[in-house]
Amino acid sequence: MKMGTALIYDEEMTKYKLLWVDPVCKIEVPERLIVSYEALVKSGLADRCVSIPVREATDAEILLAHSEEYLEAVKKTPYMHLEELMTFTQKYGDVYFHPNIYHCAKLAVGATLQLVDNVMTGKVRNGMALVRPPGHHSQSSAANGFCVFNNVAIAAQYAKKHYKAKRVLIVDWDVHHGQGVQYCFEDDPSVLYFSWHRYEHQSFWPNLKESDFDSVGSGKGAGFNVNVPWNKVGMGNSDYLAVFFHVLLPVAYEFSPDLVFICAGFDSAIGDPEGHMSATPDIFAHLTHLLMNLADGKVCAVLEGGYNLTSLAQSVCQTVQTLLGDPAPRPAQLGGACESALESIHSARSIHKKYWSCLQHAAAPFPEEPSSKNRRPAQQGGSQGPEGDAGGDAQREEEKVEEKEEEEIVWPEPLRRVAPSLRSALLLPDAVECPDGCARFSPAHGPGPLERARLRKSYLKESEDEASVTLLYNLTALLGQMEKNEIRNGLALVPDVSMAATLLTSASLSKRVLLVWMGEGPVPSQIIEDEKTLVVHIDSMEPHEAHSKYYIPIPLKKGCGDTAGVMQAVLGLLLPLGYQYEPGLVLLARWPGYQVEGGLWQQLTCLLQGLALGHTLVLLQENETAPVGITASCLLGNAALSLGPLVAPGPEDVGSFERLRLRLQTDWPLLQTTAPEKR
Ligand SMILES: CC(O)(O)NCCCCN
Ligand SMILES: [Zn+2]
Repeated sequence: MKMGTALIYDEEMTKYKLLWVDPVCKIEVPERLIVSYEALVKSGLADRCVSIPVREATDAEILLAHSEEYLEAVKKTPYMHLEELMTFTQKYGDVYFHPNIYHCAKLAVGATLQLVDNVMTGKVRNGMALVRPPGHHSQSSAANGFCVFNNVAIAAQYAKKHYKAKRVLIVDWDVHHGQGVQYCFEDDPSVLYFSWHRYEHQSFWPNLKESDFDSVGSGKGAGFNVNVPWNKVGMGNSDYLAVFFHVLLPVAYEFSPDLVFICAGFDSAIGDPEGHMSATPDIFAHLTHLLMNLADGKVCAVLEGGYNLTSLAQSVCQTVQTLLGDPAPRPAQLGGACESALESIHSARSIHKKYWSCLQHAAAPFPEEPSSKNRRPAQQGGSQGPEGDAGGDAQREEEKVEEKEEEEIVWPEPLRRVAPSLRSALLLPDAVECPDGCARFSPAHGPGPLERARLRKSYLKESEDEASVTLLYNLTALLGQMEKNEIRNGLALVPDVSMAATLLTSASLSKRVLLVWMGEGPVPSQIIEDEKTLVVHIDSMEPHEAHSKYYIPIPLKKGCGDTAGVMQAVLGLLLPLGYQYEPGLVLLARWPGYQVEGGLWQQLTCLLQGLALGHTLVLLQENETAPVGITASCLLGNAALSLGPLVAPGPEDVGSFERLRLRLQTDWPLLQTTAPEKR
């Protein structure tokens, strides 16, 4: 499978700036690109990327999303003197022109198209274009919001035209609504546009009614426009992940794009003067990771906004480092989404339930409340932490946010993400061939007599032969090297999956182990009783009361035969549980003989690597060598194969998922999809 990450940047795009006084536009400065690129160079990330040169977009390419009259008008700007530039600028909103901005705008489009060419022809797997001017606000005949040409909209049209892309997903995590993209694909079912954005009941720029959650696209495009408005500032990591797990990812997997664009604006990060959000730069590593198993990994990230030079540079590095395949960082202490975010999630899910079968069970829209619809005065309500909203606090919070404006908002620098020298080690019977790229694991030295005796006493019946003792010892040695971060992940073929899982959960030094158990079982009771292990058991068992907070059976009528059902469970239950639990080790155990379709198994193996710094250990029954190759491919960092468009999950499964969610969400608030009083 293709590897490699493209980086497209040219300092020419730094050579324009605001030439007059304009408080709105003064934040869009050349230094945005300079600090981002310098951070990539300083961190060594730039050198690990495939450097692709920019080019100018042609007129024909620009006309894929803009009118001729607009292009002709912009063509005149290089010859304008200051007054003419200012007059020309007045025709548009919150944007400025400069004699060199047309040239830079063509380079920004050209850079994006270069990225598409390299990804679609397989020269690289994914990549990032560091460009300015940004694009997502510009419209067919209008510049807007610092944007001149709509880089991503043009690129999506280009991919459809030149690469026959059938379904293109655009994820816009910039803190502003990319209305230009929404307008461009309003009635186009082949382009799914997802955007979250600061909205505050239409009191935040660009103050559009059509930025609200009920703009779903029109005609054939109905359902292919997903807006998640933030009606409060201060949204954080839990809010962002909750939107991915409960709105974007289920829809994206059902849509099954063959290309993914990210309108990668980083004004949604902490410290940004526009966003006033609280999410930390490392969250973009997780957001990127969660998109990398769509479209066989073909992800094109294109810079949009981001005006705090510190959080911008850190966020760009987090994104590129993830595209390169480095281990994801430990997610910050996650709670549930705040009440306002839950209202937005609930609104988006309920308005889209009739378009997307993955949302068919979403709670019905709550009755139209006069307050939620009319435009309240701009209330920069402070953030509501996961502890929920308290009227008075919001007011005080807001003062805090305001006064914080004077002092610089600070946050911890993201921790270094160290990729172990050895990525994937496999414990295989000698007869089983070790796939390319992986190392056959053999510990530095074997077990001594005492170790043998202990293992035999604890885990084996006396009769067991020496080979079993050696295998158990090797398993603990592999685990040890993973937990010392000398090895990232591993796969073991074992004679007894239950025994291996029992050994590993007790031998692990991690405070928390996530055990994902696929298939009948039973899961050894010793593991279930052990507080430090969270067991998520996916199988066709009959729905029954969860034994405890740490043993969660997810019943699937047809077991893993129902791909849509399993993905529903993975995205909406398993991943939120895993992220909130924040394990130091992830075990993925497959019951002997349990049938899991290859693509599904790959999705699971890849997605789980976003947890525990990528320390994933897969356990298979030793005579089951068929999945070894596809599992190793994912452990090595290759993208999971695309599942294709998903159909509706079985209704009985959907029912049991919802009952499970309702029962668990008190203990696991990241499972919540609706605001408390609206349940
Ligand atoms: C690219 C962008 O979304 O960051 N532009 C924001 C423009 C804000 C104007 N008030
Ligand atoms: Zn923005």
